[in-house]
Amino acid sequence: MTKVVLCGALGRMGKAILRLSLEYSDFEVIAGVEHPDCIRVADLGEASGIQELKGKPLTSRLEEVISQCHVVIEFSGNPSAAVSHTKIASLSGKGIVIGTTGFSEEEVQEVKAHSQNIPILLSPNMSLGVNLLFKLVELSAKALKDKNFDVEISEIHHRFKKDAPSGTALKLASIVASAFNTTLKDSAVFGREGVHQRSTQEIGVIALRGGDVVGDHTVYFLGFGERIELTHRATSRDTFAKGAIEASRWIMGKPPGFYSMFDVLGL
Ligand SMILES: NC(=O)C1=CN([C@@H]2O[C@H](COP(=O)(O)OP(=O)(O)OC[C@H]3O[C@@H](n4cnc5c(N)ncnc54)[C@H](OP(=O)(O)O)[C@@H]3O)[C@@H](O)[C@H]2O)C=CC1
Ligand SMILES: O=C(O)C1=N[C@H](C(=O)O)C[C@H](O)C1
Repeated sequence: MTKVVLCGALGRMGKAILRLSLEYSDFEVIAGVEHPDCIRVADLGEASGIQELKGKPLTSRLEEVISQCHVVIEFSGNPSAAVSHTKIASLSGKGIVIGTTGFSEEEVQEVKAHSQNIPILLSPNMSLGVNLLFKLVELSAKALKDKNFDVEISEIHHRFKKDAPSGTALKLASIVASAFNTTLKDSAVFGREGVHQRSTQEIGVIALRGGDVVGDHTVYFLGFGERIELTHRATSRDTFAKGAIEASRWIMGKPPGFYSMFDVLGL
């Protein structure tokens, strides 16, 4: 049995994980952590509207509930809260699975430092399809390096998403950058306007927002006389929720280290 505390429990991803957790006999959310402004009642079942979760605590303080769990799942969508939840997990010796995106490079390094003490899995996208896309993009970028192909990345998400571009788009761009022996800092161009002629080493990244789009990502390899478009479209948040549940079952009992969904999925 894997017992988890879920941070961001009443958010879109939190609720998807709560609902899906009921289908597992060896996985249990034992408590929820939420932003203090979201807590009207301290009962996870009542607050989420899921009867089966009645009697389980909902708190704004991870410290109050962490001792009873094996693993923390982090979907608060708030990078500084995610860093502080990682510190608390590290002090308690619990593994943590982080799905939150929007971290600065310094925040990623801060999270990573705790992987000396505990197992940490950080992934901007927990779907099988996107993780396969990461591999396909790496293969394509390596094959097309120095072959006069331009790379552009587009993503579309629902109107409520706070960070842009998505963590997944940034990861796709960094995969292309490292295949091209460059860095995101030196090559990424986020949106364009005015007079701007593309340079050959640019990796363009553009974010669209609207409606209820769960998450679409396309990587374009644009050549002369041909182009390749690699697209993933998520049509349900359950895809990510299932990945997060599988990741937390996988990480339980693993030695300290910094892991990704490639480790979980065997990719
Ligand atoms: N890795 C993956 O596969 C995926 C990652 N994501 C990422 O997950 C994150 C969450 O997405 P989503 O569920 O749509 O976002 P939501 O805004 O719907 O959910 C986040 C929840 O966490 C709460 N929260 C904010 N601060 C804290 C805190 N300090 N402690 C506990 N809870 C807090 C929010 O409260 P309040 O509203 O009051 O701020 C909200 O209820 C985003 O960063 C998103 O990009 C999303 C899908 C898949
Ligand atoms: O905020 C979302 O919804 C999503 N965020 C993740 C990201 O930023 O990459 C993953 C997914 O596309 C949904």
